[in-house]
Amino acid sequence: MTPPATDLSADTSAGLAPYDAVLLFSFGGPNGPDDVLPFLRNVTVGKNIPDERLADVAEHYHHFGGRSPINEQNLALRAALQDELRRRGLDVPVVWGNRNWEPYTRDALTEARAAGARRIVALVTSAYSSYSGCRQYRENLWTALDEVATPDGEPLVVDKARSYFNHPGFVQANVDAVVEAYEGTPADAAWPRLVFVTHSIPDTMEDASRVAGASYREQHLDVARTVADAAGQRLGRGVEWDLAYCSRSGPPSQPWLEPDVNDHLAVLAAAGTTSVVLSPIGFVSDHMEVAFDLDTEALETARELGMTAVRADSVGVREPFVRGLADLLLERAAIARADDAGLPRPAEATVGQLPPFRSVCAPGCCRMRDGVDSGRPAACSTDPWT
Ligand SMILES: CC1=C(CCC(=O)O)c2cc3nc(cc4[nH]c(cc5[nH]c(cc1n2)c(C)c5CCC(=O)O)c(CCC(=O)O)c4C)C(CCC(=O)O)=C3C
Ligand SMILES: [Fe+2]
Repeated sequence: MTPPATDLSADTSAGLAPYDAVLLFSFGGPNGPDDVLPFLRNVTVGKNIPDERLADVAEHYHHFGGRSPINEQNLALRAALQDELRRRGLDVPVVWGNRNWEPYTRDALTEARAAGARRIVALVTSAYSSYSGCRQYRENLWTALDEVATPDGEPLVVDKARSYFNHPGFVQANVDAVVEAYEGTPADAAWPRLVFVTHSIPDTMEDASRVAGASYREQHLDVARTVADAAGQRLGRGVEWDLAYCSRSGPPSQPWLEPDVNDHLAVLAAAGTTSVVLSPIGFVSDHMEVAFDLDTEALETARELGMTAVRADSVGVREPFVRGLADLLLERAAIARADDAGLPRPAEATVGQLPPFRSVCAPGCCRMRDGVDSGRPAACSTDPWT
């Protein structure tokens, strides 16, 4: 007699089936000075971003030779993930594609298709959900799927792994990075305050992100609490923490999540704080937002305020993160098998107080604004049109 197949994740022999490729799905960034303007045009098409802000951001890129570090970071992540999967005997190609720059999503899907893939699992390089980290990727995927030639008439199917902000691997890698930053703080500095930093989003996008129990901001607060508690335990001394934001764009009249990290450092300094650790929990690698907004701007602000400031690493290719992504992909495959067979889904690994984010998006998931339908269909959803 066969036992009821409730724990499909225990069936390791099934591996990543039904998936035969992994799409590492990212933002993209310029590779040289000539790429900067066309890249920014891609990012901001249809967006209400003032010209002045765009000129500023172009300068940030030119400050680094017109080249974003994000592409080599994604190549490193792709290699690390491919290695981790092979170590587990999972021999599927990991292809890399971006929303806003080469290689584009359609290039990656075409590559996977040429390698024989029919059903692909997408891993977005955004850990938290909101329009920017969930739906906008799914809209891009819908368009890209339309552009991939399917000569044999067999459609290519792409599923998405859930937003992994509260997956144990992502959280563990952040705890390790924070502990190392505390240990790297000069011995004569005061015990640092921990300032978590993420990308600001418009308040309207924040409101519309509250689709599966917790908003973008609340997801960060949950992760921040878990990371600060675990780091405090490892360090043998409690840490006080806050959540601040960077990289605001949009017109000044439009409210975005606050406080800005620079303003927040000034408030902390005025209240007597002399030492901080900055932890970029909102970002998975040290790309331009981190290299400029934190390492250039916020660290300079701290210096001007007379504070000691150490920036913790983002998760990058840290081992617990890469291992966690492989676990997440196996879990997603087990979910797909359960869904296909009409069986109960396996348990999903989380830490903190929030449930796992959804693996298949529901209608209305992560819109840009509540109640406003973009009119653009999005892949990986029970209803692509809403
Ligand atoms: C939540 C979030 C993340 C974090 C999650 C994640 O990591 O994905 C993120 C990441 C990134 N944002 C990036 C770059 C940019 N984001 C912009 C604009 C915007 N981002 C937004 C949100 C987010 N963005 C929003 C609401 C806008 C306004 C316009 C819009 O609604 O889309 C602009 C336009 C100019 C400006 O206004 O700054 C640029 C150039 C890069 C690449 C960096 C590199 O090149 O290394 C990365 C990884
Ligand atoms: Fe979503």
